[in-house]
Amino acid sequence: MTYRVGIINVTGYAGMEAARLLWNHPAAKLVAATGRSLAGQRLGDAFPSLGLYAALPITETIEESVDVVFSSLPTAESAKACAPFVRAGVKVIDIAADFRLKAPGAFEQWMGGGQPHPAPDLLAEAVYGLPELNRERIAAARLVANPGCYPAAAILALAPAVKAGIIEPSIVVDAKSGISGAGRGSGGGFGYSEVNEDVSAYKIANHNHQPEIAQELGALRGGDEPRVTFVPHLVPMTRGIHATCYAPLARDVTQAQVAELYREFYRGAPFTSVAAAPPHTKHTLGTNRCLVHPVVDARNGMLVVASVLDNLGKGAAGQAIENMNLMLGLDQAAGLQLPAVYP
Ligand SMILES: NC(=O)C1=CN([C@@H]2O[C@H](COP(=O)(O)OP(=O)(O)OC[C@H]3O[C@@H](n4cnc5c(N)ncnc54)[C@H](OP(=O)(O)O)[C@@H]3O)[C@@H](O)[C@H]2O)C=CC1
Ligand SMILES: CC(=O)N[C@@H](CCC(=O)OP(=O)(O)O)C(=O)O
Repeated sequence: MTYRVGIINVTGYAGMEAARLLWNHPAAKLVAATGRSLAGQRLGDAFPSLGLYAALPITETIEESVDVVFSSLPTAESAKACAPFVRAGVKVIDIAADFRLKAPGAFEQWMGGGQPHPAPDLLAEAVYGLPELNRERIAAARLVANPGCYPAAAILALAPAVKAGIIEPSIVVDAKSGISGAGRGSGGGFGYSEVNEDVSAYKIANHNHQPEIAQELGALRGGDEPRVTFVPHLVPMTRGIHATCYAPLARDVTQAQVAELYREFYRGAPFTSVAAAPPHTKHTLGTNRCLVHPVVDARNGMLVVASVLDNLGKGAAGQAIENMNLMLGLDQAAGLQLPAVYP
């Protein structure tokens, strides 16, 4: 059987990447793709990188019958588009941030610009789409909230340590992103001459991914959220997230014990693995992989974990397809086993 897939907003980077990855999927086929500005054009004409989709039209809305929908609309627009599909029995994966934060008022504060959530009942049932933590719940879900790119890297870096209680609940996440994390639609300040050979922090300790990281790490501690200081940076590369995460050790553990704890936690996870050396973003470029590298800083009683992923892969579209596979009862890794683009 081949499942029929629709992408809402194929004109953004995340939607385009979902289309790219779906091309070789053994059990799912892209049959509909929407895009406000390019409706009426063929996907393969509009984006030469997707030229293999020579016949697929970009439409304003999804009219085809579909089994699964990905939404990669801007945050706060996405929930409105997702809701009718969920209610019609279509499996929905929201790549935007609309269904991630569960605390009362969190959507309004961080995403909705003060506006109430357009589908609060669906917000309550949406499952956070990180299979390393929620595999069974994702498989049973009608609606999955795909993680943000920074949270995917940070949560995967820290989950084994938080779950095992080896660190204090006082965490610093220092993360860097490639420019594609800001999307195609990002306005001024992202031109080549401005971002090339430049590094800057932004939204210091005030980014909507901070509550997302705290929420999901808190779920591993019975709902008791750790303190998370999150500082994102923009670096001059196209794709990739590098997160360096720091927390005080709560007890004496050796490097060998922590390495074994992490290997055990990710045993059987098809896309997250423990790297023996500090990983590079390029090791994950174009893939759905995340590499984590925990180090015990015994001199200072700290755990330091470096993690890398592709913001459009495990940080967005690859993760969305992995979630789709689980929701449809397919092999979790179907269509996603790719070596990285290197160098
Ligand atoms: N980029 C990344 O690394 C990641 C992105 N995400 C999330 O995925 C979603 C898409 O991000 P990304 O692909 O980067 O975004 P892009 O900026 O690349 O694309 C967004 C597109 O959305 C369309 N658009 C803008 N406003 C509206 C609107 N009001 N209604 C309908 N369409 C609109 C525009 O297309 P048009 O001109 O055709 O209207 C625009 O090109 C966002 O919610 C983002 O937060 C999640 C994880 C990682
Ligand atoms: C470099 C850059 O600008 N990155 C984006 C993260 C993109 C992402 O993951 O977006 P959502 O969580 O909103 O879906 C940012 O900091 O907002």
